[in-house]
Amino acid sequence: MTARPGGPLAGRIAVPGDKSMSHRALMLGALAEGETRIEGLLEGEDVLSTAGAMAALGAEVERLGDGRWRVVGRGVGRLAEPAQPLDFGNAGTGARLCLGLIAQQPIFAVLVGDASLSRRPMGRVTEPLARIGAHFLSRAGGRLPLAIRGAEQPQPISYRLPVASAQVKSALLLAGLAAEGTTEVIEPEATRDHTENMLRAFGATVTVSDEADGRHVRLAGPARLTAAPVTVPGDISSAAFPLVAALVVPGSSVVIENVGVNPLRTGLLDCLAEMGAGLRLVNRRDQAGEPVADLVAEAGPLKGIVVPPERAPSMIDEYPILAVAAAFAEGRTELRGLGELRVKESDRLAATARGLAACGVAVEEGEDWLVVHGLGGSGRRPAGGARIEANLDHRIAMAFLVLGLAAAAPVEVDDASPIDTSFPGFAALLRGLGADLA
Ligand SMILES: O=C(O)C1=C[C@@H](OP(=O)(O)O)[C@@H](O)[C@H](O)C1
Ligand SMILES: C=C(OP(=O)(O)O)C(=O)O
Repeated sequence: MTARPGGPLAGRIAVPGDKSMSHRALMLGALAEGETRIEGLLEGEDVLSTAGAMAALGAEVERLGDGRWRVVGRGVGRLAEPAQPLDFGNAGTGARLCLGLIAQQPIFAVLVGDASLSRRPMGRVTEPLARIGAHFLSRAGGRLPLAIRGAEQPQPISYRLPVASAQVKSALLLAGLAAEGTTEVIEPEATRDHTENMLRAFGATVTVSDEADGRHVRLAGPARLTAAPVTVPGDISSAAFPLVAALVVPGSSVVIENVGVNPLRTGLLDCLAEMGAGLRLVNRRDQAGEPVADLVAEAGPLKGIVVPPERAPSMIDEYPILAVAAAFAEGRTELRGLGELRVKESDRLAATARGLAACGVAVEEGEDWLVVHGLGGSGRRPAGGARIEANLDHRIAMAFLVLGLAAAAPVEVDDASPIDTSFPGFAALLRGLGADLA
């Protein structure tokens, strides 16, 4: 797919449902007693893999159409043994959270994924889940394909996260639903709390306390979950792409409606505000326990900033597109605390640095940091004119297509198909705003 520089972007759009919440809605639906109705589910490949896995584990999962789904659950600790390997495709969240689900009962399952997911570390969840009582066999380094046998009698554990990861936290809380006693996860830095919020909505007792050594999340087990309706807002991690496009394509003015703005997800908005972006949140409201707003974006000059490492968990998937915004800003932007980017769908730190350099932007890359020397203010813009390898990484593909919309010359992405994992309809939506993407 190629993005060509062109005229201003204008219009009102809505982006697909939040991926994190969509995975969790299907999983909690599968564990709950009764029928869960979901509205606004992301129908991207990652989430469809989770829907398939929940059906293979014995839940009744039905698509009613247009983001509306129903799930009839089996109850905590009552999932069925799947007859075939569970294929999670490109989805780290799906695979890791599902290991927590399977750990609840003594069933056997094999997890497989695509080439990207098969490179990603699973030891971060299998190691604590083994303490809960599950057993694992995997490729070297804890990689997929991986076999799990769930626990005979899950044990409650207290676990301090060695890396800031909502996926690890969530896998442990899900496993802990079937344990007798309190499962505790201590996070040195708060990560997205959709699992905690949704577990409460399904009737579990989850408490959170900020203590000197971090955020303690405690779940009372064993828990029974009762089906509850879920309304999924638009995904801020998807909205990030048309948002930055609107800020960097001169003359643009775009509204993105109904975006989830949970404060543990909005680090990108803080950065863009500090850069001086023409960005406003309007029509703020609460929807099923999660804050939602419309984002109003207008193109204008941006300036370089220093992004502190403690902001990373609240914008972990947004660094590639923030780095693109930084390329159009005046002066240097320093991004710190990026170690986790190396173990995403691709090594996003290396891919971002390589792609920006190929597009004529000066960058410096360290083990866990990146400095982008922006071209704004000099009357220049990134040259573009490059072909970017997506390496099965949707966010790298989308970030460089956005760069191409405002560069001096077109940017081509070798394989745009991974975009369907999180943002089906990305190109059509941007074309609707006037972007030249083909
Ligand atoms: O819990 C989640 O839904 C997610 C957590 C993050 O991963 P980590 O937990 O590995 O940081 C994020 O990168 C991913 O896209 C979704
Ligand atoms: C890292 C991501 O997802 P996952 O870990 O679920 O593959 C992402 O969507 O950017």
